[in-house]
Amino acid sequence: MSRGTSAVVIGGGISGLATAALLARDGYSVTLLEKRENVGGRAGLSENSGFRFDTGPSWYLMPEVFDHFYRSLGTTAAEQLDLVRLDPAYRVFFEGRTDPVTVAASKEENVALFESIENGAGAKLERYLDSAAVTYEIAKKRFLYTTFESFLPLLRRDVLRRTKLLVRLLTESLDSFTSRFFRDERLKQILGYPAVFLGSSPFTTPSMYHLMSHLDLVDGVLYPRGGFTTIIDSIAALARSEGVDIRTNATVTSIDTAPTASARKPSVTGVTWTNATGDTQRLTADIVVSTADLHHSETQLLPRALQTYPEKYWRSKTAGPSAVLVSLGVRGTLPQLPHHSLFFTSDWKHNFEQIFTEPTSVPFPASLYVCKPSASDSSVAPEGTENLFILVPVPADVTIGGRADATVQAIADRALTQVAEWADVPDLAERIVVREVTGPADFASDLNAWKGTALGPAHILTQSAFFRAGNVSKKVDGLFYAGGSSIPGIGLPMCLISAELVIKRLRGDLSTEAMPTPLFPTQTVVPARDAGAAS
Ligand SMILES: Cc1cc2nc3c(=O)[nH]c(=O)nc-3n(C[C@H](O)[C@H](O)[C@H](O)COP(=O)(O)OP(=O)(O)OC[C@H]3O[C@@H](n4cnc5c(N)ncnc54)[C@H](O)[C@@H]3O)c2cc1C
Repeated sequence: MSRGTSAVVIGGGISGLATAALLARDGYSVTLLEKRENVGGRAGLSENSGFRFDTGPSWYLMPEVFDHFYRSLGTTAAEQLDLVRLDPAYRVFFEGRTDPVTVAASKEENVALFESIENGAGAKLERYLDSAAVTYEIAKKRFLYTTFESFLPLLRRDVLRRTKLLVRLLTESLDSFTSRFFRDERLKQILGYPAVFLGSSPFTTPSMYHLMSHLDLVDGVLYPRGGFTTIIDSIAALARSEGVDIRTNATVTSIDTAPTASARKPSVTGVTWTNATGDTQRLTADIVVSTADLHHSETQLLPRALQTYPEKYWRSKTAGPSAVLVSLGVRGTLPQLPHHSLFFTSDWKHNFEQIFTEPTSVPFPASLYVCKPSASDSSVAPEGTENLFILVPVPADVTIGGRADATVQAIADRALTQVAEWADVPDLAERIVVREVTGPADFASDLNAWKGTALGPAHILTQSAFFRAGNVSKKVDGLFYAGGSSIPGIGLPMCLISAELVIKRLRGDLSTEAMPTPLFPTQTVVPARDAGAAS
């Protein structure tokens, strides 16, 4: 279906940049508007005293999804990024124990590791990972690259043959599933933790997501040298080379529409936005794709009558966790910590309940995550220092505060003490030379994040696959969505897929598989029209 040729993309995170690049390649004339000074969104960068802090993603998973995206634009991940494989993949510190578990980069070593912890667990891990591999392949082939505009293409032999299994994987929790394989709590925690990548808890996320263990325990964990903003920079450069006009300090204040004589829905006409000096501008376009958090796009940028997902919809939805992020420059070396470390508490279940179940509270001690990219990349910290990033998951609740609030600084202090004690770095606090902290209220004010969530709507069953918000407005013709809050969901690879799903939706492509690469244009370019200052 052809919808004209000019497009405005709202938001310059990975989804906005990727969508803009693909639309431009498809022949649209694209303008991207990003409210912040720099693009990247949640995949942000902070530079301070010679340290380069990635303020968001740090796990490069599903490498073939990145590569497919780059191939759509006529290049490859290998051409665009300097990827290194992390070995070990990560280390796990357990509360009350002095023997952390180090997860290796290969399946064979991880099978041996599990066997060394629990008799018989090696063979069980092999079975678990076989199941994870099959489920991952089905997900990629049938559930991730579809807009769910039609369910017919899903009725394929490989899906139908596994209907019973898929129903069980959707209705049983990840924690219950792993408990059927393993007794040792540490092993169950290692296999349950990937739920957090999906903004969820192993106790509520469907066991379908055990496929995630294929990613970290079999495929291994990669890191783009130079940091995660090299991904953002490469996609922004590709978007520009496809002709995208990227404008920063450009805050969209409304998605504009006009009634159409023939259609029952109004059509999008463009957006109203303000620039750095606060001047109001209008930009007309045939289509608008918003990649800002869906809650913001719908409830703040559209009038109530044109909202597909009004406040009422959000009242019954579960937000993924927010986070207190602590970026640290640390004098000297930290051999106790590899590139990735996880810290798991003994009251694992209660920790998740505190984050997700009302009345929520901030867990302490917390199951938290520490990244030390300077383990693999000398460009992120001055010589003789380490770059450390602590992520403490907390409830999606802006009243916890932001960087300027004592509560958030106290959460950061407690996390530091916990890491120092558990990893046996007693002088950690005294060695800190740079410290930056972010809290839930910052996610809300910096990014317009719903409830200050760091990730988006949690991947519980009722917010996954076809239950997740779709990528097209039901009330406004020509308005589309991409990004972590719509299909397929949270995480950089998912966001890249969401960009492709916009192209599929525009083309009426109902297929469930990734599109052939490179992407061939279907449109003829007509420039977007700047309507100048609004009256
Ligand atoms: C701390 C943290 C750790 C993470 N770890 C990982 C990881 O290890 N691996 C992984 O794959 N993923 C990870 N993620 C998730 C991943 O970063 C996100 O899923 C992804 O970056 C979301 O991209 P997006 O483009 O959908 O949204 P965003 O990055 O939020 O981009 C939306 C953009 O829209 C802009 N915007 C909002 N409102 C407006 C407006 N009115 N006008 C103009 N612009 C607007 C915002 O400023 C923002 O730049 C992590 C996220 C966080 C926060």
